Amino acid sequence: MSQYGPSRPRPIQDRVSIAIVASLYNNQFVQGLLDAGREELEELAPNATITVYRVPGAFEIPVCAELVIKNTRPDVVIAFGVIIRGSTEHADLVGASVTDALQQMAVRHTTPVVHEVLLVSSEEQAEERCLGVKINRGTEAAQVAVNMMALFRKMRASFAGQPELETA
Ligand SMILES: Nc1c(NC[C@H](O)[C@H](O)[C@H](O)CO)[nH]c(=O)[nH]c1=O
Ligand SMILES: CC(=O)[C@@H](O)COP(=O)(O)O
Repeated sequence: MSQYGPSRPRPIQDRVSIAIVASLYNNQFVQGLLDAGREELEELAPNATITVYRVPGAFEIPVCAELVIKNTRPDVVIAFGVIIRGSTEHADLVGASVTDALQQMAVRHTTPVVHEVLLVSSEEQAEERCLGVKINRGTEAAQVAVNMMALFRKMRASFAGQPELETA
């Protein structure tokens, strides 16, 4: 299992807005991502407003995230879902389309969208990634979200001609 992500970011104190879109399918695992993600966000972005939206399955995540971005302009969106391969190709098709839709959305809106919609082959793989303490993709998602908010804040300040923030 991949476990060499970037290091934990420093906490940010900004009053940022974070939207989490999480599916209900395989909720015993998605809930693990949500709980771990929230716990990490409370430490790394203590002044954040976090709003959670629940959708039926992973396939419904992008359309919900799009509506959220258009209407609330969050600083970051985190997508949580767990797709477990079955007997047909349905899971792979859902996984590929969600991945593509989330990336296109992020680029189109220049809003970071953290992709933690996991496509796995077994409940065991899901458990390792969603319910673990040492390694948890929900924790990693929160760290990526904070990293991206800090980076975008610096970049926006720099583009707006506030060089003193460039090295903040
Ligand atoms: N098999 C999984 C699904 N399937 C449901 C779809 O996401 C979708 O809700 C349905 O096709 C109706 O549009 N969803 C998951 O999140 N995880 C799965 O393993
Ligand atoms: C109904 C689904 O989305 C999914 O569980 C498909 O499973 P399978 O490929 O075994 O039909």
